[in-house]
Amino acid sequence: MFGITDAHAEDSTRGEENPVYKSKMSSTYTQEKRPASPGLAQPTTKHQKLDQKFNSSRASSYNDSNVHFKQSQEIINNERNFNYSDNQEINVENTRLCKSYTNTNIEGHQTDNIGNIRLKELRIILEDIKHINIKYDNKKRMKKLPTLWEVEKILAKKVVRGVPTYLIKWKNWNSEYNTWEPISNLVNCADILEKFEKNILQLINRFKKKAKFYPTDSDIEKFINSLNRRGETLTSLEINTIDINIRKYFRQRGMNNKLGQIIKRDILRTLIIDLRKKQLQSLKEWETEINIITKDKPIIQVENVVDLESAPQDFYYIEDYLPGNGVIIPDDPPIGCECKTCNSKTNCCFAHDNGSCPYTLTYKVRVPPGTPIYECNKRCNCDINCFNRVVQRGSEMKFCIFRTANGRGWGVKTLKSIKKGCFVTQYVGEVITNEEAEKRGKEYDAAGRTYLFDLDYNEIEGECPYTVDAAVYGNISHFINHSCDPNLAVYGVWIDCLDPNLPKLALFATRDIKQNEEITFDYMCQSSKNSENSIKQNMSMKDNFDIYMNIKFQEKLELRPDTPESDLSNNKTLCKCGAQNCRRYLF
Ligand SMILES: C[S@@+](CC[C@H](N)C(=O)[O-])C[C@H]1O[C@@H](n2cnc3c(N)ncnc32)[C@H](O)[C@@H]1O
Repeated sequence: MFGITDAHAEDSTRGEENPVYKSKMSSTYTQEKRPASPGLAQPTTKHQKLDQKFNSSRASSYNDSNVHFKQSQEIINNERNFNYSDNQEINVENTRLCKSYTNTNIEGHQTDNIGNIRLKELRIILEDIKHINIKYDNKKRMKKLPTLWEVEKILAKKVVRGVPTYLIKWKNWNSEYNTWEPISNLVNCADILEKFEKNILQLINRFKKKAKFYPTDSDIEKFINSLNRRGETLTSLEINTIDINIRKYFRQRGMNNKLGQIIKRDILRTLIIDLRKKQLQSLKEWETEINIITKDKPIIQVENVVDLESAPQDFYYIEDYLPGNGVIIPDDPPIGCECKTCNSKTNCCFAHDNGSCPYTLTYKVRVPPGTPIYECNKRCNCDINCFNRVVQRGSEMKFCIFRTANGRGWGVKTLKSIKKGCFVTQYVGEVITNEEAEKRGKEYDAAGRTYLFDLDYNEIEGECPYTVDAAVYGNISHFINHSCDPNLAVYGVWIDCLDPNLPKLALFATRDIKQNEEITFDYMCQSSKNSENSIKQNMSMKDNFDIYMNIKFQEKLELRPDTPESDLSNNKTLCKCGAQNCRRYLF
């Protein structure tokens, strides 16, 4: 049973009864915990030898005793040399002590007869020298030594900055040397820990029974909601020594209501701390999984300091469209450009049917939202660094999926500032047919949430052949919330698939976005056929066709408990974007 502790935290001025004065270090023995531990003088084997010598020569001659003395002095010198060679003061003190003891017998009479010195006296000499040495301890040197102590008993538990911390009684050390140790310092004492935890659990159960206190999910939720009022957060939750309080409660025969309330709150804290541990683990695993898929393009962090919501269970991260049943997404463009070096003056992909150049040389979008964008494709001669290959180069961003504090579920913030015009991400999901979208739409309506995004660029008589459904399969855009004053805009972008009904949906920054700012787009963004931004495009592989942007994010209505009656009857979802120009409803 070991406890590894950090020697830095120790009091280096102690001289104590010495637990290592055993005949030998047993395997369950710890290395010394404290720098000032007497054991640091490492006397065990030397004392053994000394004891043997003395035991065998109790009644022996002067000469024999003298040999022992020499030996003991050698030990003293060795210790001195090992630890304190530079410390003149200690050396002088050691020598003085040795001299005084060699000239005095136990009755206090002066004597030159060293053979009269008994084992006990020699021990006293060594003890004194050792204690003096401890006093002048070379702290730096000691701190470097890893130290181990044996746990005798766990006395109490509290949680400090999320870390379970235990009050330890160390074997062979007085209670005044008890210390609080984080769980990481306690190794090889699983059985003691387990016993202690079981004991706490029993105490808690006894209390619950006595106080008829059985917390429900809603109690937990209420407690979390009240944390701010108490000056606490989910990340700073700590519990006091709950077991000590419960024992006190029972000693007072449960008459102390105030103490009862404290214990109830601590029980809730304990529950939440436990759930939080599992939640953080689940979020970390999810974060790792996502970043393996994106290969850090973009880098994505996950953070929830608001509630106990874990990683979504039925969501799968994908990077590009996933064709649903009956959907084929062609990726063999019939035409590409033949520019030597593409630029705004060449007859590049974007220039078909007099289309304007969509990007700057620094890969920023320069055309207004609603303008269709044709990037260079796999038929073109240019390489991936071509200025007309932006969406296909992927996102260089660093995002954080975070839990919003005002009931909008998850949201996305950027961990790096973003310049106006930069490509941020694609809206991807399963591409499904119109019929399938109708069917799913009804199911989603019933569930109160949908992630359907109609690809109605080429809508004819209100019919759009395809819809992107990001509910189950999606990327970071699945988590981007709506704002009436958004900082992103959606563009239709064609790359290797030139089907007018199957553009990629690309989100670009409409203004500079600060680090840690939430990224949002307008779920009701529209740019109609008649908009001045619409452009008639003519790709040679197809007849002329009108392209107009009418992206409709089919967010269905979600009924919230805090929605006023009138809004519920209107079947509308209140918008919580907080923008000055908020339209009040999502839809
Ligand atoms: C596409 S999802 C966005 C991610 C979502 N917050 C989540 O947790 O998965 C759309 C849902 O987010 C919530 N939402 C997004 N923007 C909102 C806003 N401005 N006000 C209120 N709720 C919003 C609504 O519940 C909506 O149904």
